[in-house]
Amino acid sequence: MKYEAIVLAAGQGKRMNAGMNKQFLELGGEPLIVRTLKVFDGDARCAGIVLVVNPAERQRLAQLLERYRIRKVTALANGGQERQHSVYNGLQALKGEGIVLIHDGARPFIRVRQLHELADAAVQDGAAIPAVRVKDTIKKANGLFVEETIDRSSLWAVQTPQAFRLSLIMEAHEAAKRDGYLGTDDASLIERLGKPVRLLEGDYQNIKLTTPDDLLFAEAILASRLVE
Ligand SMILES: Nc1ccn([C@@H]2O[C@H](COP(=O)(O)OP(=O)(O)OP(=O)(O)O)[C@@H](O)[C@H]2O)c(=O)n1
Ligand SMILES: C[C@](O)(CO)[C@H](O)COP(=O)(O)O
Repeated sequence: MKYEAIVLAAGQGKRMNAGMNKQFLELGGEPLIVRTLKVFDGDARCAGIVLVVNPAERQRLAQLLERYRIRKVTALANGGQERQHSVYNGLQALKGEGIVLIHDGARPFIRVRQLHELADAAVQDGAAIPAVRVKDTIKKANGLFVEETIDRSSLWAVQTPQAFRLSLIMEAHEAAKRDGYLGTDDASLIERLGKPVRLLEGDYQNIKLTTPDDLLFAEAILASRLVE
C-alpha cells in the first residue's frame, strides 16, 4: 500500500547556531533537506510529499527541488510557530484517507525499509512510531540535584517518521487545537485520545541534526554508508 509524506522544514535551527535554517546546511555536498527528501522521492511506495516551509524560504526550496530533480513534492505548505502547527498546516494539504508519514526534514538517515515497516504497521494499528531503547541512565533532577533515578527498562527515545491513518491523525490534531494542547511529537496527540500507538524498533543512526555536534556524527554516518 502507498503512503503520503509530510516533511517538515519550517523550523529555525536555533540550537544548530548556523546563522540560517539548518535544512540548508550541506552534508557531503548536498543540502540536508535534499538528502531527506531524496529518500522519500526514491521510494516507489511514496505517492507524494507535502513539504512544509518558512514562507520566506519558499523560493529557495522550490529551486532546490528543481536543481536536484525531486519530483514527488505535490505541495509546499506554510510552516507555523511550533512544529505541531507546521504539521497541522501540512495535513490541510492532504485528503482524509490513506496513510501519512510525518517526518523531520532534519533526519536524513531514515531507511526505506523502515518507511515500509511503519506504513504497514499504521495500516494495521492506526499509529506507529520508530524508537530506540534509551542507553544512558536517566535521572530526574530538581535544579542541579538528583531527585531520583528512573527505571529505564521501559523507556524509549522516539524518532520520526511517525505513521498514521490520515483520518486518525487529523482527528487528533483537531482535538489538540481545540484543547490548546502542544506536544513535542505527533503520536502524543493520539495518546491523549486514549488510542494505541505502536512502537517499532528504530535505528540509532536515524539522528535528528539538532546541535553542531550532530554534524560530526552525520559525517561519520554518511561515510559509513558510502562503503555499504
Ligand atoms: N515551527 C516549526 C518547528 C520545527 N519544524 C521542523 O521540525 C523538525 C524538527 O524540529 P527541530 O529539530 O526542533 O528543528 P528547529 O525548530 O529548526 O530547531 P530549533 O528548535 O533548534 O530552532 C525540523 O525539521 C524543523 O524544520 C517545523 O517545520 N516548524
Ligand atoms: C518529533 C521528534 O523528532 C521526536 O523525537 C522531536 O520531538 C522533534 O524535535 P524537537 O526538538 O522536540 O522539536
